[in-house]
Amino acid sequence: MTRVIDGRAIAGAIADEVTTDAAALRARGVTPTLAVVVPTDDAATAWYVRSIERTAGKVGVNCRTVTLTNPTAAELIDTLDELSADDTVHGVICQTPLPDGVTLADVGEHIAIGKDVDGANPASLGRLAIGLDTFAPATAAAVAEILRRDEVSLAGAEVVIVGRSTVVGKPAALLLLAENATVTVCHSRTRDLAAVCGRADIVVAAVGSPGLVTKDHVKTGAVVIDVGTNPTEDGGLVGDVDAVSVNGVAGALTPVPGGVGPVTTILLMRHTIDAVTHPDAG
Ligand SMILES: NC(=O)C1=CN([C@@H]2O[C@H](COP(=O)(O)OP(=O)(O)OC[C@H]3O[C@@H](n4cnc5c(N)ncnc54)[C@H](OP(=O)(O)O)[C@@H]3O)[C@@H](O)[C@H]2O)C=CC1
Ligand SMILES: Nc1nc(=O)c2c([nH]1)NC[C@@H]1CN(c3ccc(C(=O)N[C@@H](CCC(=O)O)C(=O)O)cc3)C=[N+]21
Repeated sequence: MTRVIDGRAIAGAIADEVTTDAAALRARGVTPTLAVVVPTDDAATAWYVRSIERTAGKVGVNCRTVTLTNPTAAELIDTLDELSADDTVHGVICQTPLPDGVTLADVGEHIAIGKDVDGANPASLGRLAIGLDTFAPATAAAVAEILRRDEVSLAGAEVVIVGRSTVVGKPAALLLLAENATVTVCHSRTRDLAAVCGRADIVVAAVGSPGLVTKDHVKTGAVVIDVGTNPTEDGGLVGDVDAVSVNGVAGALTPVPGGVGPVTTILLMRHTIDAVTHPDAG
């Protein structure tokens, strides 16, 4: 039987730590504050923002949601510049998708490195690549944190990441490389994905394709981390891993929902607290 890695339980343990740290800051007169900039009325974004607000409320982080209606690139950038300069704001995240014609790199440059709790500034990714103290995108950080808390050994392990996006695949590769894993990154042009994944001790699926990873991609006993969050027609959510297919083959699997997602959201809070105590991470 494949062991299910309980992301909600891991998120709960992190939440306890964050709650303690947030209370200590409040006792010192500091209200840890995360600003969430919402530049579109995308439904999935709205759900994620509500989830951030709810999690922030539980752990004692103040959440300031800034909703912009059809902003131009210049307006969005002005907002990020203001929040970056605002001493009462410790973390800033700009939600994607962005308005047409605006890229994450364009706006990310305007989030101060020390407040860049979702690693959107291109310089944050560069710092990650060369091993400087910086915030990784919360989802990539969640992948590494789940493996760490589940005590999966990384040194020398073969890790195959499917997906090379700036938000998940690439930063996850950098984080796991820093933990001394041997990392392979696959993408849509990879020849024989099943053979490459089949070598891995750890498979990370971050594609956006429901059920792409099956038992044909998984070595017996491998740990499988499913980052995918694909909406289904009936309003549910499925991952990139076919959980039925890999059951009994994978040694352990993160479920969707209840795996990487909840850990992502609480790590935004962890990063916000860390941004207070290490304001000069940049
Ligand atoms: N739980 C969470 O917190 C989060 C979950 N997600 C979810 O993770 C998934 C990935 O998101 P994201 O990284 O933003 O997605 P992107 O669409 O930006 O990237 C997808 C990657 O998958 C690769 N890919 C596509 N098809 C295949 C294929 N058939 N075989 C191998 N590789 C393929 C693409 O390759 P190429 O580069 O060649 O196009 C690309 O590198 C989505 O389901 C998303 O919803 C995302 C962010 C946060
Ligand atoms: N720059 C950027 N950073 C992101 O972190 C980012 C993004 N862009 N774009 C959108 C995706 C999506 N995302 C999710 C986070 C948590 C859950 C989550 O907690 N999901 C619950 C399920 C909820 C349900 O059942 O509907 C779970 O997996 O258990 C889902 C999705 C972050 N994203």
